[in-house]
Formats: sequence, structure tokens, C-alpha cells
Amino acid sequence: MSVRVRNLVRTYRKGKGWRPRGEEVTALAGLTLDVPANEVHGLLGPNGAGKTTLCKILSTILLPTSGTAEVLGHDVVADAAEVRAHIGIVFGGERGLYGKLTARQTLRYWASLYKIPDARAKARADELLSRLGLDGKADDLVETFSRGMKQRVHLARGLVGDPKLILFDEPTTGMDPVAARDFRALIGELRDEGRTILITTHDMDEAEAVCDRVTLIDKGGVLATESPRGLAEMSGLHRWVEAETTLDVTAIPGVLHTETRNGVLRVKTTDDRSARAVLDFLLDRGVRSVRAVPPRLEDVYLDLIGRRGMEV
Ligand SMILES: Nc1ncnc2c1ncn2[C@@H]1O[C@H](COP(=O)(O)OP(=O)(O)OP(=O)(O)O)[C@@H](O)[C@H]1O
Repeated sequence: MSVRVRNLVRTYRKGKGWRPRGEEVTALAGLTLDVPANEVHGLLGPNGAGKTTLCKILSTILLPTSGTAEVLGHDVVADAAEVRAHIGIVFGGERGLYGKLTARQTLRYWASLYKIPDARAKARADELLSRLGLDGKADDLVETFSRGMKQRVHLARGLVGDPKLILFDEPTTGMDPVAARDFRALIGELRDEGRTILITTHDMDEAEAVCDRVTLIDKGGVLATESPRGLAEMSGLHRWVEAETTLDVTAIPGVLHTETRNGVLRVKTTDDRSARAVLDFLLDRGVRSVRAVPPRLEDVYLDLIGRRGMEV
């Protein structure tokens, strides 16, 4: 097991400075989670659900209030140094980069923190710069980089220590669509190399595209852990029909909701029978490319957690 979390609790005290005892906030309320080796695992949940707190505890930045967490068999409190040696952390945003270093210097610096010998550190930096499409910019100062390029430096930095477990917190924030697509391909490569990946995201398409399994977190606890497809089936309440049409199907019994995206009509129906009725209605009128689809991860998420927290 790469990650083993049992009854993890973390509380914070609100209020700072002279106020000795502010109100207590529970970020994690007895969370239990297993992530097997070599899995890409998504953590989904609304703002404030506790995802970042969990990532911080797993990366030994934050101590739990109670409960246990093990990473690659090492306890995050008792064996923090061992844990740190085997993980890579990529938190979103621009935190933790020194603008006055070049991309290459950044990677060499981090390699020295991992105590990687010089020759190997140089080769590793070259390999990562090329892998993340930064070779042309390797010797430019990071402060001159765009947000997306900084994000790639973050990624490269997270991979310097050849980690067995990589924690990604909102990794595609600030990336353009091409960079985000490249990132998804990179995740696949990292898994093929035998690594385990834990990724927090608000991007349902991303989770669906890259994750073997996802865990829905709400109010510091686990709502469900499943494959994206399994979750979709679990929520099995609704069936969707998609078709390229402008026909109005709202009068058909069992149609709950319709929306059009990029010329594709999506119809949410109560069950298989009403989905069938919509399919028949459209096929009878000569509409092509009609298909019944299970709910997408985003629909399941909204179903289970509600609209709260989606307006990020
Ligand atoms: N340093 C802190 N001091 C006080 N409360 C905190 C602190 N950090 C987090 N919290 C609170 O703990 C709860 C969980 O926060 P956390 O950042 O783990 O959620 P999250 O799921 O990562 O949210 P987001 O999607 O917005 O990143 C929230 O109620 C938050 O306000």
C-alpha cells in the first residue's frame, strides 16, 4: 500500500495573535483511505473539504491531531525523514520557487537537498528540463516565466528525487489547454514507471481522464472511493442521452434537464426507460449520432455533494 490513512483527525484554531483560544475548525474528521501502489488516485471535494490538509499531513508538512498516516510503509510522524525521501510534492500556484534562480539552477538546488551526487544531479536536471519542454528556457530566470511555465518548473522540481509517490495539489492551475493535455500524458508516463500518484483537483474532466480511482471528500471524511466509471454507475439514478440536434425533447416523460454544449444536446433522464424514449424520439426524426451515456464524474459529484463548492 502506498498510502494508508486511518481515522485521521486534524483541527485548526481560528484566530491569531493575542487571542489564546479561537474557535476550533475540524479539517479532517476521522478520515480513512488506502491507495495501492502504482495507482493514479484523485481527491475530489468542495472548497474546505480537507484535501489540502490531507496532502500536507502526507507530505509531513503538518502534524495530525490524531489518527495515523503511513506513506510507503513509513509513519508520517515517526518516520518523517524516510517519507520525505520518497515523495515528490507539487503544490499549485507560485509558492516555493526562487525567481532569481534559473530553471536549471532550481533543479540542481533541489537535487542537492535530496543529496544527489553532482554528476547524477546534472543528468537528472537535463532529463527533466527536456521532458517538461523547458530546455529552451533552462538558463532563464524563473521570475521571467509565465505562470504555466512556472508550473512546469514545479513539476520538474517534484520529480527531482525520483519519488515513488507524487502528491499533486491542483497541478494544472494556470496551465493553458495544451500544457494541461501534456500534463495528463505525463501522469500516464509516471504511472507506467511504477509510481503512485495522488492528485487533488476541481477539474472533473481531468479526474476522469487520468485517475484509476477517485475519492470524494466532504467535511473532512470520505464519501466514496471508486473508479470514475464505478462512481458513475453507483449513482445510477440518471441516464444521459447525447445527440447533435436542436429538437426539443423536454416534453418527453422522464426528462429532467437538457443542456447544449458545442452543438451537442445532453438530456438527463430519470431511468433507462425514459432514456430509451428519448433515443426513440430522436431516431424516429432522423437524428444521427445519438447515444446513451452513463453520467459523467461531474454529474456524480454534483449528485453526491451538491452545487456547494463548485464555484471555484
Ligand atoms: N491554517 C489554517 N488555520 C485555520 N483553519 C484552516 C487552516 N487551513 C485550513 N483550514 C480550514 O480547514 C478546512 C479544510 O481546509 P483545506 O484547505 O484542507 O480544504 P481543501 O479541501 O483543500 O479546500 P480547497 O479546495 O479550497 O483547496 C477549511 O475549513 C479551512 O478553512
